[in-house]
Amino acid sequence: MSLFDRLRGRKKTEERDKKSFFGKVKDSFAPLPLDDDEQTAKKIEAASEKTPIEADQLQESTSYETGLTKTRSSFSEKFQLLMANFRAVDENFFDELEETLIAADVGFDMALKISDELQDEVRLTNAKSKKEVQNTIIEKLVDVYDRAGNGEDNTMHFAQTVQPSIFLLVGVNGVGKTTTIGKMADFYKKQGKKVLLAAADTFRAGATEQLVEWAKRDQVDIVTGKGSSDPAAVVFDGVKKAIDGDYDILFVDTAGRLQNNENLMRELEKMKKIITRQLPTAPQEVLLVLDATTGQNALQQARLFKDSTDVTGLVLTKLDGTAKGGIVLAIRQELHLPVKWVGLGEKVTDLAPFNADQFVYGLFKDLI
Ligand SMILES: Nc1nc2c(ncn2[C@@H]2O[C@H](COP(=O)(O)OP(=O)(O)OP(=O)(O)O)[C@@H](O)[C@H]2O)c(=O)[nH]1
Repeated sequence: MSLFDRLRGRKKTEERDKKSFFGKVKDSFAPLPLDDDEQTAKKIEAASEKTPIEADQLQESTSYETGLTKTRSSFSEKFQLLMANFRAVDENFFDELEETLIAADVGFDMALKISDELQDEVRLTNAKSKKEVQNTIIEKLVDVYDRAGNGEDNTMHFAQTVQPSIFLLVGVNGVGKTTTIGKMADFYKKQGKKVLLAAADTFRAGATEQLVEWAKRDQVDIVTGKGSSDPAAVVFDGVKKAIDGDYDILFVDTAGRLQNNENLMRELEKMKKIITRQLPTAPQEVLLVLDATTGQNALQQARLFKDSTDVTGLVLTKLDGTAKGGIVLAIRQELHLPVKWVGLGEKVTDLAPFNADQFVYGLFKDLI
């Protein structure tokens, strides 16, 4: 069954949920095969109360829905406009389609690739009517999106033995590193993990205080430096405390750095060495944080960071603030770096593990 069919299946389920359960229990995650709909509906109806997992899923689903509002309405608007002008499947139509995709920030190469593949597909399926062509476009986008993430491991990696897992967050100024750590610390604390933060952004005035605030809010411990201390010293103290205090996770907040600032990039390598000296298999994750509202700029940052340090995954923040969520598509396609988390707002709960199905569904929901 194609992803498109699964999405349609989910839409049908969602509509039925609204009618029959009034949101009492909403299985908004696993896309349901159409033939099993009725059987599954009975099972869901039998569950009289939400389990904590269902409640979490519901919350995550809602975050995606609201966080992607701008991107979704922009996508829908552009596609509706494209289809409103639809006369025939000709060269003009494909030119306009490419422009639409580029405007949604899926990237130039990607837009051409989708357009080329689509021309073949439309010929093959002999799609002529407006509806047929629109469905083929959506199906193709979903398909390309699915393929781009093929074999991608977007899970978080933890230490294999009993030792703290160390997650380092890097990225340019203001992308949302500190905020993301605050949200992630809360996420893992709620899972019962013992979490420690290290405020190694000693560069920006106020960065340490900002992280101290998050630590208070999340009720987790924090290691800070004194005055203008060396970030490496904070990292050292953090790792030591994490080992001695049997912490499960240590999050390291680093100063915003430009990928072409050699000193700061060297400093990052120094931090990694300090970690490795105490824990040879750490850090488990070096997460590059990117601001989705910067569009193609974010892609460029990712390219350069990837070349100069071992990035293990991406966090794409501020998806709620952009109409160009297509950037996720471009990043996955071009860099083969897994998007592990997405930031969908400023609240502590506005962070979700990246879920490709949820994301695609969020984009095309109104068009299916
Ligand atoms: N709307 C929205 N705002 C966000 C999100 N993530 C972070 N922000 C905001 O982005 C701004 C910058 O976030 P910080 O966490 O301070 O960024 P940083 O990367 O630590 O900044 P530097 O320490 O200067 O490098 C803050 O106002 C955050 O509230 C998000 O997912 N959505």
